[in-house]
Amino acid sequence: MRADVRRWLHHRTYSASAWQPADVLAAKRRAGCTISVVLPALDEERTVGAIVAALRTWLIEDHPLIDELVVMDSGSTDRTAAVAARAGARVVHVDTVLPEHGRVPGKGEALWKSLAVTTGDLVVFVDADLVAFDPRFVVGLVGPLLADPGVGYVKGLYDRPLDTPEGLVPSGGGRVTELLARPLLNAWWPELAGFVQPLSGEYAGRRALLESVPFVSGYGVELGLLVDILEEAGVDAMAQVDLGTRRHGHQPDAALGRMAGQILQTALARRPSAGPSSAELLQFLGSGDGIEAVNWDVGVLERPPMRSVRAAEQHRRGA
Ligand SMILES: O=c1ccn([C@@H]2O[C@H](COP(=O)(O)OP(=O)(O)O[C@H]3O[C@H](CO)[C@@H](O)[C@H](O)[C@H]3O)[C@@H](O)[C@H]2O)c(=O)[nH]1
Ligand SMILES: O=C(O)[C@H](O)COP(=O)(O)O
Repeated sequence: MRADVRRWLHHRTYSASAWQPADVLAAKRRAGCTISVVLPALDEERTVGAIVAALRTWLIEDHPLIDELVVMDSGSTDRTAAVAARAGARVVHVDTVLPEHGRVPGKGEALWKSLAVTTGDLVVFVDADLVAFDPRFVVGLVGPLLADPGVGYVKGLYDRPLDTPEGLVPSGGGRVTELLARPLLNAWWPELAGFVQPLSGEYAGRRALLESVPFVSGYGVELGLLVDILEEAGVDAMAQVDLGTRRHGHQPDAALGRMAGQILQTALARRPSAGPSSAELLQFLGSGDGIEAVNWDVGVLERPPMRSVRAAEQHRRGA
């Protein structure tokens, strides 16, 4: 292992069990900061309600750590918005935010737009498809940010069981992570090799830092943030926290292939010396009649740092 990665692992890997909500709440009050929690959600009616309810009960009512709890509805056609609102979240539909910037599909777009509709000094992102969700995830994610002003960005790490037709297997989840993201990061950004779960959807950052980097519209957003925050703030401003175990809804292999395509596009865009690349992905999918070849566009759009959007808006208003 590289000496710098070993040092980083030792210095910047935390455990959520080190923080109790009361201690984190006291640290938050001392720091005088506010916390926004954002759940991006596309058709998550089965899981989003329990996550919102757990956060609301434990971290708004019992320990008032969270100042705003927002579900970014990414265009759901199921009852996600109604379920989330009933459980106590503010629900914002992506199409209502920065409409002059157009409608772009994808998870990263929901996260980018969430910066425009929230105000917390710390922003925590949590996927809305988590099963048996533990609200201590949020306590663990903000812990390092409140404890150390040198930390600007914290990713969750965890064991990843895999739900199979035969039952739950204790490990084996995170297939895109193991087959694409980790080899890519090790090859091109080895300083980031210490991140156990580089694609985790549970992470937190200081608003000022999150607003200073671009957001990739789709599933490349996590890899993009890692690489861009490394560039912007350095690896010592980045940390990870052990959250225990995380279960989520698994996507089929073909969908993971398209996710991998978006992540690859994101990585290639950050390595211009790699030369131009095609954003088309041809998949061979089983159908009733045999195998069907389907072509997908896995190109992604880079959304500019939110602070430049704010500056342009202020300029326009002033002009
Ligand atoms: O267009 C979309 C697609 C997804 N989501 C939401 O984003 C979250 C994560 O999406 P999911 O499809 O469950 O991703 P995973 O298969 O879990 O992928 C992993 O890897 C991705 C790529 O890095 C990350 O974005 C995920 O957070 C991480 O859990 C969920 O709440 C989705 O509802 C949206 O809001 N809009
Ligand atoms: O994070 C990943 O690598 C992908 O979301 C796939 O996860 P899964 O193998 O647990 O479905």
